[in-house]
Amino acid sequence: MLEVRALAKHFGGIKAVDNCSFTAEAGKITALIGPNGAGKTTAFNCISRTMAPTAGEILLDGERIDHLKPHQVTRRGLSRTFQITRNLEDLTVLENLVVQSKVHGWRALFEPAITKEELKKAEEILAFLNITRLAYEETRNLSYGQKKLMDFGALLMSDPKIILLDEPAGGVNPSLLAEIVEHIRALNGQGLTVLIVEHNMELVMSLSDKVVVMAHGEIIAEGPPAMVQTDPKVLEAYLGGTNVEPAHA
Ligand SMILES: Nc1ncnc2c1ncn2[C@@H]1O[C@H](COP(=O)(O)OP(=O)(O)OP(=O)(O)O)[C@@H](O)[C@H]1O
Repeated sequence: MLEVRALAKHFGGIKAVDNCSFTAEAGKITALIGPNGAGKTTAFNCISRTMAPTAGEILLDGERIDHLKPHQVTRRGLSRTFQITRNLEDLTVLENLVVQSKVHGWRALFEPAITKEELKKAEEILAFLNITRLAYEETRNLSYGQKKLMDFGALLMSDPKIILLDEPAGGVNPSLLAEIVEHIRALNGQGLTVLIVEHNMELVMSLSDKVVVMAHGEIIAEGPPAMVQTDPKVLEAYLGGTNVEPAHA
């Protein structure tokens, strides 16, 4: 489904991502993990084309997407969240879902604010996420966790085949985290492919079919959670790192 081949992203002399190759198989949950600064977010940015890679190829269902614009990547079925929620504070939750899902560009200006189809879809998604009660709430009044759920909803508006989740557990309380995990499992159960960047090892190990480990911009291990967890290279990368707990789930 998603294939990353020899991906590189350099910032001057910094090789944030270098010669990275890995796959995320259709219908599976793949986790991309690694110590702080390993290059995970940069890889995500390149895959979703919010950043242009320095080198490498990214294929979605066998077709290259690395030359496309972000909204074109979304149209092909790849949708992502960001580590920091990015939404419009003055709009309601429902409006945010629709606005964030709109294809960016001048044509959007001439479209009606919210079409019937968009409204129906947004309402269905809010119901799925159990936040129908927040539909007409202004985003500024939401808690951080509620905003995360809203972002998750916005992600689903484009009918993605694969979703990239950047630290869904970050800053979220345990009960909301359990809810988010349930949503991820439910969507995956419906056939959605998931690629997730996450520091919460317990979550990674319990949720993923496969774990890809990055360190210093390179892939150092790839395999089932149980195998990766005991890989000496992985343990060394974490223990040698600064801020991340070793993989001890
Ligand atoms: N725009 C940029 N300009 C220069 N260097 C950057 C830029 N973005 C990232 N880097 C560097 O690239 C490296 C990888 O960063 P990245 O944020 O991708 O790591 P990460 O694995 O996502 O880290 P974290 O887990 O802390 O979010 C780091 O050394 C970082 O400082």
